[in-house]
Amino acid sequence: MKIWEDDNQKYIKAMMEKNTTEQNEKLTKRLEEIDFSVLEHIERKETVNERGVFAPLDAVEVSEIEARGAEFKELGLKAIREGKVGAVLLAGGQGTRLGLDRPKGTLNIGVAKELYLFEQLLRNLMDVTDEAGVYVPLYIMTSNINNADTTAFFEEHDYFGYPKDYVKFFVQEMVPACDYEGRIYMESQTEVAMSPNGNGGWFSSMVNAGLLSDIKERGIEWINVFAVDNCLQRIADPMFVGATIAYGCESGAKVVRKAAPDERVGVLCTEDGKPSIAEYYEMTEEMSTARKENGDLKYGFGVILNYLFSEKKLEQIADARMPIHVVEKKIPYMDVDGTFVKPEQPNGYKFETLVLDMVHMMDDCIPYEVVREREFAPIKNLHGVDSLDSARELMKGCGIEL
Ligand SMILES: CC(=O)N[C@H]1[C@@H](OP(=O)(O)OP(=O)(O)OC[C@H]2O[C@@H](n3ccc(=O)[nH]c3=O)[C@H](O)[C@@H]2O)O[C@H](CO)[C@@H](O)[C@@H]1O
Repeated sequence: MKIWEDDNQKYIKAMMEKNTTEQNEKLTKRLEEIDFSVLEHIERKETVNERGVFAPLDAVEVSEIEARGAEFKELGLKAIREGKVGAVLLAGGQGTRLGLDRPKGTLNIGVAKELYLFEQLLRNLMDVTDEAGVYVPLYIMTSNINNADTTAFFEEHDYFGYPKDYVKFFVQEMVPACDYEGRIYMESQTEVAMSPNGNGGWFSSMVNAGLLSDIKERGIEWINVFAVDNCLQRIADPMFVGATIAYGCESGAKVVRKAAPDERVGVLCTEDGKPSIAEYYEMTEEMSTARKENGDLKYGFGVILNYLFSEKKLEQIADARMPIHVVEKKIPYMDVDGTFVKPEQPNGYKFETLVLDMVHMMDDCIPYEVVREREFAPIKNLHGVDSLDSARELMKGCGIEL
């Protein structure tokens, strides 16, 4: 059955009744292009896949990293100088929680002078490229919502001094959003309400954008994926790359020691013997408070969304289906009477794949501990925990002039 023949689909039906023949031709064409299979996941809301048996996984701690620092750094710099390392910036989300109607990376984090989040990230990358003496290819994932603004921003600021040839943008895929009864929302009379498909689709979106040949031509063997919101993010960090190579692992995840048992971060552990990330809402009280003999938390290391993946492995898993997470969100839509609604509260579901699920597809993953105060200043809100305020404090603590 075509989606518009389904009596349950009241928003689509209402538009079709009001539309002119031309409008309906446009709408039907659009509906035929969209994959609505995500709707099947609604009943299993956020319990997409049965989880296996979790067990703690010890991190490679800062003390060990420091002891082997010179070795790791040399290995990492060698890989970077040989052009084997690329980086992917996940920037498909909007800055809505910050009250920004623009890409999050365009946020001015400066105080006395202008300093944009994108700019700071590029500076962090240039710390490495200056030392290595070569540039690292940077791929930036945007979405339909912010691609034009993001690319224009980079042009306007002359790529913040990074060579343009080393920066490539690609757009992530979109999926339809619906209400709690699985009725697809409409954005206008002829457009379905679509939203970015989560940060887990980054590699397949790169492949779809034709960038695999670029990766191969450049000889990239390691890809460092990171989030836009952490202004202290170290990118293509030679020590991290070197450690992953030295341990003979096919992936690595930067982790920080959890600030408290109930800190809302995913923890790196094993699941049925393979590396995995248990999200904070999946952990039982017993799991999150369990302690080792020395008093440390058993599940004590949280991920900061900075991963290193072997490119070869990514290609092997490229066609594997990733779990779909069903997430409650506020979805603006056109109601059946034609009024446009901007909800204050969540009013339906979006469907997302998550980068952290990729970790479970790896045979191994090195949990690489970093010092929170030096590498983790995520900006999720304007004030309070993980905010612009707290990030500014942390940046000052690192000697960054604002
Ligand atoms: C799913 C995931 O990895 N969650 C991590 C994320 O949570 P968090 O809740 O911050 O995850 P977000 O949904 O904000 O996404 C993180 C990053 O992915 C990008 N993005 C998101 C959705 C999308 O469709 N496209 C896209 O590019 C965002 O622009 C951002 O750079 O960071 C925390 C640390 O700060 C980690 O502890 C969480 O494990």
